[in-house]
Amino acid sequence: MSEVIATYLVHDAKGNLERKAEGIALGLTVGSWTDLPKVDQDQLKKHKGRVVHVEYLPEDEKVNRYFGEKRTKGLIKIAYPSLNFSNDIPAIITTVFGKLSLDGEIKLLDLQFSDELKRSFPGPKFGIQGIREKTGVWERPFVMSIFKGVLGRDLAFLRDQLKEQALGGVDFVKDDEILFENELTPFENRIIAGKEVLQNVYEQTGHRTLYAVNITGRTYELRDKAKRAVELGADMLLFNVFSYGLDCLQSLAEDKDIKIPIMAHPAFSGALTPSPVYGVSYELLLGKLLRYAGADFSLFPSPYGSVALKKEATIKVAKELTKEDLVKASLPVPSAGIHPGLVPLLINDFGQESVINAGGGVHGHPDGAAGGAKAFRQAVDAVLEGKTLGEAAAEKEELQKALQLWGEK
Ligand SMILES: CSCCC(=O)C(=O)COP(=O)(O)O
Ligand SMILES: [Mg+2]
Repeated sequence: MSEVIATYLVHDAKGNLERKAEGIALGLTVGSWTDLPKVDQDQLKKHKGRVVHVEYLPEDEKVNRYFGEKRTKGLIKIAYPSLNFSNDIPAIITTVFGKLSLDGEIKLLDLQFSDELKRSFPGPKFGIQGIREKTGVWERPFVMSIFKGVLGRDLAFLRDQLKEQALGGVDFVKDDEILFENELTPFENRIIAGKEVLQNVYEQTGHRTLYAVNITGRTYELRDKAKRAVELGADMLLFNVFSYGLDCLQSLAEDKDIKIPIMAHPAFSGALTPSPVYGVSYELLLGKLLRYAGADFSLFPSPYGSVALKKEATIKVAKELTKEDLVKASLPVPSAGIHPGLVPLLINDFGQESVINAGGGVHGHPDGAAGGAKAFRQAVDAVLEGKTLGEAAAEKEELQKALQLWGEK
């Protein structure tokens, strides 16, 4: 039978996790059970949640101290029959972690979808392989930069910044997520101007950079806007998925007319993920669910830089994005506060199937964005050639200047 198995981390005040698990399995499905007449039990059996696993974990002293009492820590796995929900993410997360997310110290760690259920989800339209084919970039991590300081600036400013980043040789440039519809740089004009700039750079250098434009506005406008973007020749879309909801991403990803990759930005997801006792795990939200909903790229904080996550969490996110599954793989984009000195660590952690992404680390370079972008490309080449950054910097001026400014690590 098709089902989804939810794994929860609990810090329970009462201490009987078997009873807690049974309460969840029934409470989120058929309600009471033993009091039901046999005829009702027979009828409702196929809707009943099932406790799959209960495991007691060593107590967490920090958590106990925080609550001022002993908490029983453990893992609980419950199977929910697909019969209870329509095959969409809103129905699934409401079933497995709707009211329950408000009910005490419980965190949703994972959702295991049966293969039958997985087939309801599109996954990325392009995936890593598709992005490689689209760009012709093979056997190295991609490099991306981000427009910075563009609020209140006009299209000429944007064009100039885009040109500099592309001249430096980045594969992708993305809008900053805080750039919305505005009079100075409207969505459609950004696409048109971006195309022209990037075509000129391509003719000049032979390197093609793709631009991810931020699709924003009211939910009901998004699909038409995305289709218009495609008509205008947009390369890719950036989407603040957690401000809208995963289902909005899915509706863009599965639309056959929206034939361009989608990059998911993690804005707002931090409201759900960081607590050790509440919310949703990073790997489920920024990994598995984004991938199933159709993100070709998933941005998340790296273990380094300015907004850092624990390395273990970031590796789990990347694994969920790339491991063998029925849907295509998404590109991990560890981000925030990245500079060229971090490239060896990033490649070591995330491998070639990833994107090295930076805003300040490109624009803050002494030679401007073109210099910053070149320094990143030089750092990537150095790692792939088995050189230290110091060795490569002896021959590459831009990398040398970047290391002088930011150091290594
Ligand atoms: C937290 S991942 C999002 C990365 C992002 O959007 C960004 O603007 C990073 O900029 P930075 O200058 O820190 O590279
Ligand atoms: Mg940003």
